[in-house]
Amino acid sequence: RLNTWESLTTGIAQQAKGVIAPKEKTPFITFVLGGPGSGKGTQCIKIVETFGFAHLSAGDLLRREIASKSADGAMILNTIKEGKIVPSQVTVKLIQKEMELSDNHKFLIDGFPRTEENRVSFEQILSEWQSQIGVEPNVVLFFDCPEEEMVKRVLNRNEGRVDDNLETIKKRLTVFQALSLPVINYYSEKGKLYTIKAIGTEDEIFEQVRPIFAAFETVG
Ligand SMILES: Nc1ncnc2c1ncn2[C@@H]1O[C@H](COP(=O)(O)OP(=O)(O)O)[C@@H](O)[C@H]1O
Ligand SMILES: Nc1ccn([C@@H]2O[C@H](COP(=O)(O)OP(=O)(O)O)[C@@H](O)[C@H]2O)c(=O)n1
Ligand SMILES: [Mg+2]
Repeated sequence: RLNTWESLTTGIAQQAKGVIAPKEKTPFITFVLGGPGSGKGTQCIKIVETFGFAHLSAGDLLRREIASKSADGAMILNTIKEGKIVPSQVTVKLIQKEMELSDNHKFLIDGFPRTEENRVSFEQILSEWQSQIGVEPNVVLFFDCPEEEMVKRVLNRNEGRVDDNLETIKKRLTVFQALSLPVINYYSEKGKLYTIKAIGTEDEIFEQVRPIFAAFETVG
């Protein structure tokens, strides 16, 4: 039977790399959610090392657009400075492109979906591949971290980000409460949510993350 995921992705992969690399495996999609500074990116690196996922950070993809001076760059920069959420069509397009170009079938989508609008937009993309994967992610991780700890971490992050200042952090925390928590609650009701107590050392936190993916490895 026609493999829609395969036919969609190999055409682009061939164009980009000049090789035929058919995707044989069904995609496995993990959303990585949590407030700013909750440790999403840090734990994604460990998940990649241990379980071989492709890491797609929505924030990194948006920052790359700013750096490349693309048409949307100025709008994205202003939105990030304000701690607001970039229109879904922009972010979803960037994520979709990365997925299509990837040789991997296991995806960690970090910092997305941050709003119900983000969630629904991505579901529309997945519904085009529905016979393959359905519209739901396989796993949703939620790094649950107290606000004062998140503020402390972000102020110490030192990556030169335009949004890592106290004024923008306060706005981001408000956006997280108002717009991102409903997405987290949605996946909780769907039985997809794995909540991690995101306090302690990086290694201690990873020991909560590890068994979640280890269980999926043994299932296949
Ligand atoms: N468990 C931890 N304890 C203390 N600091 C941490 C921990 N995990 C990550 N950090 C640091 O906190 C900051 C934010 O982490 P990051 O992974 O960028 O979070 P997020 O992607 O959720 O914003 C970084 O400077 C990171 O090195
Ligand atoms: N799905 C997303 C993800 C990030 N963003 C923007 O990018 C900023 C940084 O996102 P990020 O995921 O890199 O931030 P952290 O949670 O890692 O600190 C957000 O505050 C938003 O302004 C967005 O608009 N939509
Ligand atoms: Mg991050």
